[in-house]
Amino acid sequence: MRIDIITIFPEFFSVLDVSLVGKARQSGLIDLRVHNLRDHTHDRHHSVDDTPYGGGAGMVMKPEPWGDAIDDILTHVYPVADLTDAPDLPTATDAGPLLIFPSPAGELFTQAMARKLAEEPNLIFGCGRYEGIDQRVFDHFAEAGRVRLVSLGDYVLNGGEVAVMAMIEAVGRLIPGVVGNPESLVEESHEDGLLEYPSYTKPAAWRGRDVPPVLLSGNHGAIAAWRREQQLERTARVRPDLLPPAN
Ligand SMILES: Nc1ncccc1[N+](=O)[O-]
Repeated sequence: MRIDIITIFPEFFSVLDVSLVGKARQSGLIDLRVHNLRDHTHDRHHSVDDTPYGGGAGMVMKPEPWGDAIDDILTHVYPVADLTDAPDLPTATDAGPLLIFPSPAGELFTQAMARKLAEEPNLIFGCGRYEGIDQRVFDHFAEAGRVRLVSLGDYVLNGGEVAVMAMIEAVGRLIPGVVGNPESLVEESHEDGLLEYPSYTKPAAWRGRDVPPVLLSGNHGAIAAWRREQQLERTARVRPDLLPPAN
């Protein structure tokens, strides 16, 4: 998978050189490129924002730098020249490039969405700052490809970078080969729609607390049943909204 990130803080993503995503980059499983939005400004101050039409506090990110930055990526990731030379060449995906903008006004990011995004050959993330990005950027690129505003949750961050980091981690770990043991992806919170069961490891007793005896029984049927019951109990207690509708 190729991932492009557009941001005014490219140094923010240097942390993606370590851990799982870092290894995936070194092995070529993920081709991640970070682009500085300011490289696509043309004024002396490299300005990327301006006052909002209609008044109001804060600043809005100007459309021109975003348009140039995204065009530059699309030209390289989706070689338009090739398409005009050989129009039957498929684009990277039939539905065209996927642009994701983190936003508190976006659709909620979920494990199901992470699984869908992990199937994309290319993702382009646009990190907004300030009061957001001029709406016409979303409208313009929605015509050529797919634009999705995605939210991590109902709170406000100062910009999209932290959200993009979280999404890249959630999506990246689902790409085949990134996580050593794919089995470990199966029994996790939200994979089956429920929260995961509690986990234990050695020692069997610790500060007067014993591991639940069923886990030491070797009875795999009883262990599976106990784990399922723990999932349902924990989900009902912490996230009743995730419980399947009572039939
Ligand atoms: N919650 C957010 N606040 C600002 C930017 C992005 C956000 N998000 O959740 O993706």
